[in-house]
Amino acid sequence: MNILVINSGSSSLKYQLFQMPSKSPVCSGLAERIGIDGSFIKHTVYIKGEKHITEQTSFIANHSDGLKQILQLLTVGEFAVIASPDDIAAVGHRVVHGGEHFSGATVIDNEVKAQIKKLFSLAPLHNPVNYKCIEVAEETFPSAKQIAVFDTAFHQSLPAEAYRYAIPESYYKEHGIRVYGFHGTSHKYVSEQAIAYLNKPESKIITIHLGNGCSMAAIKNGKSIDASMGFGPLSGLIMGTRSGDIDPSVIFHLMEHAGFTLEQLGALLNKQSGLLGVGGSSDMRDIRKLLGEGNDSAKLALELYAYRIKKFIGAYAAVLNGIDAIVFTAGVGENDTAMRQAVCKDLSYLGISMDDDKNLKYKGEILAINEPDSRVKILVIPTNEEYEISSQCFELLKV
Ligand SMILES: Nc1ncnc2c1ncn2[C@@H]1O[C@H](COP(=O)(O)OP(=O)(O)O)[C@@H](O)[C@H]1O
Ligand SMILES: CC(=O)OP(=O)(O)O
Ligand SMILES: [Mg+2]
Repeated sequence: MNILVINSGSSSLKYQLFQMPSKSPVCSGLAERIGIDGSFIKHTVYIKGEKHITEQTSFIANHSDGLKQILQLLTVGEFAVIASPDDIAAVGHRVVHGGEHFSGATVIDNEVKAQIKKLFSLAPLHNPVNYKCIEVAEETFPSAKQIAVFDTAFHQSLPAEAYRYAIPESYYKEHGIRVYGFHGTSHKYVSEQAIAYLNKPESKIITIHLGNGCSMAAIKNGKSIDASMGFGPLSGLIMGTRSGDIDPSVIFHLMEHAGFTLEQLGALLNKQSGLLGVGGSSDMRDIRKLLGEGNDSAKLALELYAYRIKKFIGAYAAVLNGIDAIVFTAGVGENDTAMRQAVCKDLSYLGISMDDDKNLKYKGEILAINEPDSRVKILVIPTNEEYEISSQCFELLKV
């Protein structure tokens, strides 16, 4: 049985095809820099333990365009892996916002699609593209089951003290206003890897997912007990184009004194802020390049970004009453050694001390980069949301 997983993030589209029940990947790939200059697709096919990589560079205007190009690569040419659409038993979709409705993998029907649509305004960079990808997959693989795995599901274990906002209860009851938390599939996957690595099921772990969207979670004994993203994937850390935490008074001020409309405010905080707004690009690689050229805005963007992560480490150390490990993951967390160094600098009070040489040695496999006498393990763990989604889909299909 083959399960295709489609993971559409805000700046990228990742996919993997798995053969079940062995869970072995047949191919994987990603389309990056969607909607900005230099977009490309990297397609990797696994044949007898060997990787065959093809790269395709052509502008990808949006996620639906990217998915269509990917489906071409899967079905046509030297490294095609699907002979017929009927070869795909199920398509697993990452869907970012599931509200309080979904706590596990769910077969997509019209009702589920309506729920995903209802949450468009709460996750404007994600749910609309997730929805589009579901439609493209339904057209391409009409006989396959379409299954949604929600970013919010893993955080359904948050206690009320972490998920309720201090506004009247009616807003929670009638409007569902609460903390949902996001990137749950990634936080679940890397925290499970960390627990296995530490061999310590009763553990206190802080997971730091730094992609285009960025979030942190406090994980106690394998369960999420706090999350930095809130009602939508906008709060908490500084991200590629999102501001992260900002005093809501700024919104009132801009509406009242600068004539901002809701739409303009949404665009400002979701699409024009973060690394892009402060440093000039949403992509960390560009920010590093700008820094190398002596650009002061890029330097400030990096300082704000690292400082905010540090603040959440302190908060979660308090919430967990101690830390066994902190985990860096996702595009920036896995690849940007200087960011990991900046975050871990001057955290000796919390028992966090990094080995700067080990920090440079990460090569795509789980690695501890702390000093031997560091009380807290610092781990870099490659996330694999697609693997986690395929496993959840397979479990659902078995019942
Ligand atoms: N080698 C690298 N060095 C620094 N940053 C990197 C590197 N590779 C990828 N990134 C950054 O990772 C981010 C994208 O992360 P990713 O997890 O793929 O995002 P998403 O899934 O949210 O679209 C981008 O900011 C990109 O610049
Ligand atoms: C929830 C979220 O921000 O996702 P991504 O990082 O893929 O944009
Ligand atoms: Mg992502």
